[in-house]
Amino acid sequence: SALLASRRSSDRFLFLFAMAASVAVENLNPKVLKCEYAVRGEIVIHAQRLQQQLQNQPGSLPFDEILYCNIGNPQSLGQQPVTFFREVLALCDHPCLLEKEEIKSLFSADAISRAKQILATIPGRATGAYSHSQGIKGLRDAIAAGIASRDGFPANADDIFITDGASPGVHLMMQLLIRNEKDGILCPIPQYPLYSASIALHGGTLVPYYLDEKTGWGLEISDLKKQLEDARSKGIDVRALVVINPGNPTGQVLAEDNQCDIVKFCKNEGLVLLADEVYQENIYVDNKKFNSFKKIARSLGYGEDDLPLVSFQSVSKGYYGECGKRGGYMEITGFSAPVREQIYKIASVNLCSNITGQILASLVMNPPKVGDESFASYKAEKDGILESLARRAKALEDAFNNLEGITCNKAEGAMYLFPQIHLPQKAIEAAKAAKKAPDAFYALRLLESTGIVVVPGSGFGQVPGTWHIRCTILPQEEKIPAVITRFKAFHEAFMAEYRG
Ligand SMILES: Cc1ncc(COP(=O)(O)O)c(CN[C@@H]2CONC2=O)c1O
Repeated sequence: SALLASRRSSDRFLFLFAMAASVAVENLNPKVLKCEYAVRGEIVIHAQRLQQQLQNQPGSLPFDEILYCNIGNPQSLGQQPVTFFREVLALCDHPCLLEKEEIKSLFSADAISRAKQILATIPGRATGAYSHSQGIKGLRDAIAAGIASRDGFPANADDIFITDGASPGVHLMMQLLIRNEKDGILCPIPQYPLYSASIALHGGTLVPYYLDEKTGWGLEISDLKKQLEDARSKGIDVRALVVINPGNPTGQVLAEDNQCDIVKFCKNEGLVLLADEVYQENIYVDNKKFNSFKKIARSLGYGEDDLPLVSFQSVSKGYYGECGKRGGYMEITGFSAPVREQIYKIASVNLCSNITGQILASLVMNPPKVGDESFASYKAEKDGILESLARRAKALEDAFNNLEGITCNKAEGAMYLFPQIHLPQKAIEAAKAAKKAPDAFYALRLLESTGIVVVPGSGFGQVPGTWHIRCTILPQEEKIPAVITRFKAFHEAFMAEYRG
């Protein structure tokens, strides 16, 4: 019986080994292997290891905490959620509260009425039920009303697909448009790597157009045209143009005339315009304001038949920063009914987006108005957050520009600074010896010296031979001086070490 048992255990081991070998990196989907997403890449993984070390061995590193400046995740760094939004969410998720008399002393009158209004649009008032695959109709009505109020042009609830953040909407559109590697998507360089990752996952080709650092990350139509024609000459069928406005990682806000040129370019070249507008509420300079591409297109007289346009919004950014609630939408216009049916079909495969995110998406597009009980407190919270973000952006921008070997464009919007690090040749050689991109080498040294986590510019793309890092403006305001002091000390020591 012992022999039998050992035979069984060895057979089992062999079987498991055989099974284990049946799934190996070598035999995974090559599109998955090709996909990269630097925002949570090697630097962040190393930071998490160091964080564990700090917990296990306090005092073992030259800093006492990790400062995550790699991801636009405001509430992970102490930003508070907007009270009104959370009151409405709480009441919608536990409707029996609305029957209690004491509710009036705990929640604002307009949050109570908004919750009742929202629940009335949800079949059975059941936030735990699947909804329509585009999202609850009443919430899409509210989002469409918010878009119309923002732009001054009509919006239609049937054009709205409420999504679990903007990311799934981007993936859905890449899935829809990309047939094979001969299909190309024009993307800005530097770009937010959701786009390069999604194009890789769907087996398409990223066709780059370079933002011009010297002109504050301006977008030249002539460069767009050159890249488009170059791609077409190589047999690439360019399907769409991605614009991120305000920009991530670059922080620029497009000028209105530039936006007009982009819309005309897409119409004339037969391109779908994918307008990523998740930072539409994050504008920090007085000389720029947000114009949606929907508004620009309609202002130019372009209607449904002129331009296929997808506009992406999210509850993760702005002053709300509700990244973990996974809310957002895509507004699709200018597609034929049969194409819309295909978009609906893909959306329906995932049944629906989460209801909390849906409610929040409707709230950020319809916040309290003047005269509402919550308006004053809502506006104080909103202005407080945005004004603080603007101050933090300016403080970090100035600090970077005051350091030898660093130049940094203004963050007009979004949540990031993208300084260029003019690395000495010796540092570039040291990086090569370490088999790392120079900006990744720099970012790793920064992390190990200060605990500050940034993302190397190579994770977003950059003009060859230039090196950048992306740093968020999100550490709480009282921590910004410490971030600057630590960064300055590291950078000066690094430059002294590698000065040629
Ligand atoms: C330009 C842009 N589009 C879409 C998204 C996706 O957001 P949601 O799926 O949460 O709606 C992000 C997230 N920003 C990432 C996440 O944090 N830092 C970043 O660069 C983004 O920056």
